[in-house]
Amino acid sequence: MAPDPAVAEGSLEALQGLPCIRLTTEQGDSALVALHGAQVLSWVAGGRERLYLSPRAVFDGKSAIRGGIPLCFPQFNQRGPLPKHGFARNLAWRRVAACKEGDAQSALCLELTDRDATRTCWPERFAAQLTVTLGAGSLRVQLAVHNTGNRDEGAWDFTTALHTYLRVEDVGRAQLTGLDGCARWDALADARGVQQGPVTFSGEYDRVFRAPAGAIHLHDGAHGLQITQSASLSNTVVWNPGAALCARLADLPPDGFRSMLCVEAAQIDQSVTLAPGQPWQGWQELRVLPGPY
Ligand SMILES: O=P(O)(O)OC[C@H]1O[C@H](O)[C@H](O)[C@@H](O)[C@@H]1O
Repeated sequence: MAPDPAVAEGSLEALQGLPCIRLTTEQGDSALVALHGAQVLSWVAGGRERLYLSPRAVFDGKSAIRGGIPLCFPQFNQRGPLPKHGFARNLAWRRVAACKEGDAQSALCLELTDRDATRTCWPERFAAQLTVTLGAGSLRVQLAVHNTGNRDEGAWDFTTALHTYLRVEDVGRAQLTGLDGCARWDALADARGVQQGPVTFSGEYDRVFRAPAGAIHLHDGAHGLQITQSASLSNTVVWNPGAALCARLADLPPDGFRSMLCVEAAQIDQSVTLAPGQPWQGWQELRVLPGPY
């Protein structure tokens, strides 16, 4: 049955004063996306919230929102001269027409193009589109980037991450499988290695993996999620602040680290170079695994 157009296009609502668009499916799944940062703030699938949004997140229309799926662009972390994780998560995006694909019931596309606020720190001409596609038990977030400069302007580079905060019952008992054998860099110890077995968490964790060819699975008590990403995003970052760092982050409650696990589809070890007119795209897809898990 064709979805109701009102359902497929989403409806406008506000969260803490920020304009958001809600996507829904006929099965009752939903996603809430803020125009600020084009940030997915909620994904409910099978009656369960799957993303972590901090109860202390700041919704002032300027700051990055702690939780959901922030987009790091055009710089990941502090690997360059721009503000940490770039500026895309701090700016308002605008809605444009979305193309739906596959088994999608509902999709939304938001766009950010260069303007004074971006050119003051990054002179490049660009268009970035973030497409959020909601299916039955699945959420896909795709970033498309285009160098909109003229032919006589130069190529430019960027790094990026879909910085997904997954909600978990207890990070101390959660496991990630699918990274076994992947090369990794431990950002805390500045040490390289190869992952052996499942990834588990007993404190602060911040590692950049070479992304696996297959899926990553999150095992969270009785719940499971399959996480896949495009080959164009060749890194997977896994981050949890642990108790001590969490206590220093004003926009997380002291025990917030227990309920979140970031699994980020990223392109950071090698930046993407786009010549004028050249496009690029990358995506991450989350899919609920049938339970009991
Ligand atoms: O606090 P934020 O600026 O949102 O960054 C949060 C985290 O993002 C990534 O996961 C990085 O690997 C971490 O090193 C960083 O701490």
